[in-house]
This record gives sequence, C-alpha cells and structure tokens, in this order.
Amino acid sequence: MTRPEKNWIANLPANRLIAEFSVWSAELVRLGDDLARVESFADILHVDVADGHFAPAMLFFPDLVASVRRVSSRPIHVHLMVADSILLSQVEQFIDAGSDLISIHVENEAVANAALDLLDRRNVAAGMVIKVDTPVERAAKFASRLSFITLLGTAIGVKGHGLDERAGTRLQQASKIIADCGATHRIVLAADGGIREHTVPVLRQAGAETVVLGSLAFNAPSLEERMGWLHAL
Ligand SMILES: O=C(CO)[C@H](O)[C@H](O)COP(=O)(O)O
Repeated sequence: MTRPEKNWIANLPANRLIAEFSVWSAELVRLGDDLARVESFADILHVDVADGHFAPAMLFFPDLVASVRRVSSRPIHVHLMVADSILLSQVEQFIDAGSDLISIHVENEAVANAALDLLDRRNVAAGMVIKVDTPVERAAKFASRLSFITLLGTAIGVKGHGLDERAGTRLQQASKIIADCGATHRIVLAADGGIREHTVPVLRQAGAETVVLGSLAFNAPSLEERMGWLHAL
C-alpha cells in the first residue's frame, strides 16, 4: 500500500472533525475485512499499545502495525502506553513497523525528550497523550516538538467508559498551550476515550480537532450516516 505523503498532518482537514478510527474497536477476528470497510471514512488509523503495567490492558504489537500497513493507505497513529524502561525500544520497533505518528505519554517525562529525539532522527511525527488526572500544563514544555496532543477523556487503557466531566475545560487549556507554544507547524488537538453521540459535539465545541472513534464508528448502524453527522458538527 502507498504510504501517506510527507506532509500528511498539515494536509488533514481543518474545516471539519478529523476521524481517527481505533483498531481496538474493529472486529478483530476479521480485521482486514473491517479495515477495508472503514478505509474510505478513516482519516487516520489509531493503534493502542499497552504493556499491562503503564496501563492495565495488554494491547497490540509491531507486527500488527506492519500488517495493517500492508492493507491500508491511511496514516497509522500509534498510542504507546508503556513503562519508561521499555519506551525507547518500543518507539524504535513501531517506527520500523511503519507507523506515521507515535504518541508517547507526558507521564513518561523522564524519557520523553529521548523518545522525541529518536522520532525526530527517524523522521516520524511525534505526539503526546495526557492521562485524565494529569495536569494539562505538564505538556507545555514539550508542545513545540509535537504534531499531536491527545487528551484522554477516560481512565487509561479502557473502552466502553463515559467521558470525564473535566474533558471540555482540559481541551480548552490544551488549545491555549498549542496557541502559545510558538510552533510554526500544525499541532492537532485530539480527544480519546468516551467518544459518544452526545459527547462529540461538546468536545468539538471545546476545541477538539480529531476524535478517536471506537464503537461509535465500528458499531454504527450506517457508517455513512454516522460520518456525515460527524463531519457536519
Ligand atoms: O483507547 C480507547 C478508549 O480510550 C479506544 O479508542 C477504544 O477503541 C474506544 O472504544 P469505545 O469508544 O467503544 O469506548
């Protein structure tokens, strides 16, 4: 499959919500079929990676990203939820597997600059994710090095949960950090977790440019209608 062009982040839609499709919520036993079904609606494929320590779940691995890379032309965003001690090795492995954007956690602060240096050297876009209880300001010192900032709206590494009531205020804080950080490149603000029909308008209003769609997209009775609704918000 063709890889996304070099400046794919700058070229993401700016006049509507960007749709990240979470592979975790796909029909995993028929993953290739389900990814083919959503290919034309997904702006980005989102792959969660969790090590059972940093986050309670055990999720996904580089070979899966390499396989997805072979069947999809969509940009692949890997969200790493792993302990400091293995972060650099995981970044390297997911770069080798063909990721287009890798987000580390602000809570990996001790090794964050080393991970961002590695992504820079390997020419892969960098993102940062903030857990729902972590002050958003902690990402400020990294912001100018990032292409994506993602705020979790639920506990880390769970699905099927409702949106935390602080999500809107936290997105507004993150928008300000992006506006004030002095970057001349685009930094996309993303909301991940608790993405439901009644929460997406609120998140959009609060400044989210992209939402990580799980069941809202994969279980939609009509994906075409759901995406028409999302794009019109
Ligand atoms: O990481 C996630 C939630 O934090 C995933 O994006 C998950 O796929 C969401 O699923 P759902 O929207 O069905 O809860």
